[in-house]
Amino acid sequence: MSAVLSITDLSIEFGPKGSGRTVVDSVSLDLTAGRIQGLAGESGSGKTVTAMAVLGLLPDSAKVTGSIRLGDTELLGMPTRQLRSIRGMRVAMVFQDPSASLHPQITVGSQLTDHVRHHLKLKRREAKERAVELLARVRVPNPEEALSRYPHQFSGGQRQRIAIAMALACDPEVLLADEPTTALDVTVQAGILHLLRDLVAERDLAVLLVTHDLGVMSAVADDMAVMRHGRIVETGTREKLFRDPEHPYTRELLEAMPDAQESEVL
Ligand SMILES: Nc1ncnc2c1ncn2[C@@H]1O[C@H](COP(=O)(O)OP(=O)(O)OP(=O)(O)O)[C@@H](O)[C@H]1O
Repeated sequence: MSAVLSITDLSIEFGPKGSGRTVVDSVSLDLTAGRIQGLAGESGSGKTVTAMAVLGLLPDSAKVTGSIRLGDTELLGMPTRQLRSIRGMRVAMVFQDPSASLHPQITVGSQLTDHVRHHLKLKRREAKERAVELLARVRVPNPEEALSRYPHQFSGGQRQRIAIAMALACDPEVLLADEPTTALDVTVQAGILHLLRDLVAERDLAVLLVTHDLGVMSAVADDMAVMRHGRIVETGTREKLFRDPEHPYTRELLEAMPDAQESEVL
């Protein structure tokens, strides 16, 4: 299977040239359509900055080298204007805190319809239909009525569903999900992960799922990469890594899991 997104030899350094701190060191990862690539590792290991690099969202103080290819297009070094046309359209992102993608003072309906009107050049009525369809798809109850509500009028889990609807609004090929369920309690978390799995299958999405939580990883990832101090120390299918981890750090992480075993796919 060919990769939709290929990260090759990605390195990221912060601080003055020559005396900066390397936070990502020669990372390579391929994302494939219809599969969830997990990226696990302790806090500060470089997971988030890796995902941010894909969308060119790192501050100017970051020195980024290597290659990030979306199909035939090289994203690293691409001018911001051009990158903007890829963000949200071909590569979308959901964050731990859905507020990062939702404006608190604009109704959910306006945010969704503005987004699709702007990117897909839809007429007002078509945009509204699409917004209702998207909210229904992510299982927000009463989607029509939900359009006139503000983000704070929804629960945390519902807000994350709305953020996912925004991310998927333009049918991206790649979804970057950074700790999308970390702020939610366990039952709500399960619902979101279930939804993510369904959407990946249905839309042939290629997903990068960043999480420090191996429980989340074991529930939905097809493939896993384990990151430590900016480097990937082990990669493999979920089954392989959970059943037969090779790197001592992967074993350490697995042993630290509450029930230290692979959970069933939700
Ligand atoms: N803007 C920045 N300037 C300087 N250093 C940064 C910046 N952003 C991130 N870092 C550093 O890069 C390293 C990797 O951070 P990153 O957020 O990717 O870790 P992470 O694995 O996602 O951890 P967490 O799960 O806690 O988010 C950390 O040491 C962090 O302090």
